[in-house]
Amino acid sequence: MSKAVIYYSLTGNTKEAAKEIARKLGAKLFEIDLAKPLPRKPAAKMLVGGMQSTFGRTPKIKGVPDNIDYYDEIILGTPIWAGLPASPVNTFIKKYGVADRINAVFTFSGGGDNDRCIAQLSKKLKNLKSEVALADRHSDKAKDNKEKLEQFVKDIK
Ligand SMILES: Cc1cc2nc3c(=O)[nH]c(=O)nc-3n(C[C@H](O)[C@H](O)[C@H](O)COP(=O)(O)O)c2cc1C
Repeated sequence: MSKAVIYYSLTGNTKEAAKEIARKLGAKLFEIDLAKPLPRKPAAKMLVGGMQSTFGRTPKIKGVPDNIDYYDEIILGTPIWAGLPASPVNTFIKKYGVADRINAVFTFSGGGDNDRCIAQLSKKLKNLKSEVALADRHSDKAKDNKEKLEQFVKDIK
């Protein structure tokens, strides 16, 4: 079985966890990104990113490895945008034929609820077996991240 941890991260939370998960699993690590970055101004960034997620947009992305078909177990990481997966992750799921090979998901929120995001992903990913909801480093809830992440890694090992 070849495992890959694939993630999108705008401000580094998902990236940090992805690195740790990949290291603990001995999995390959890949970062996907928007081909066209979000606007720089914070308000515009929130608005554009939030709208893209709300409407299930699939903006062009880069960073997906050419040999993506080689990986039969994909662990996917996403920030929560407007209660849902970040838009680059929509693109990855819809356009790269990977949906049935994603068996674990980790999400990061600013402290809000991850349930709606996980519920939406569960509908799209029929082999999803493990998921964990983590909180931004600036949130009070971040204190539980370490323990949750360790349990998540144990579940998928
Ligand atoms: C466009 C946008 C929308 C967001 N929407 C939410 C939200 O609905 N609920 C929430 O708790 N946090 C929300 N956040 C905060 C991020 O989910 C949170 O900061 C997360 O840790 C970011 O992960 P990252 O550092 O890997 O990018 C939003 C952030 C952005 C940029």
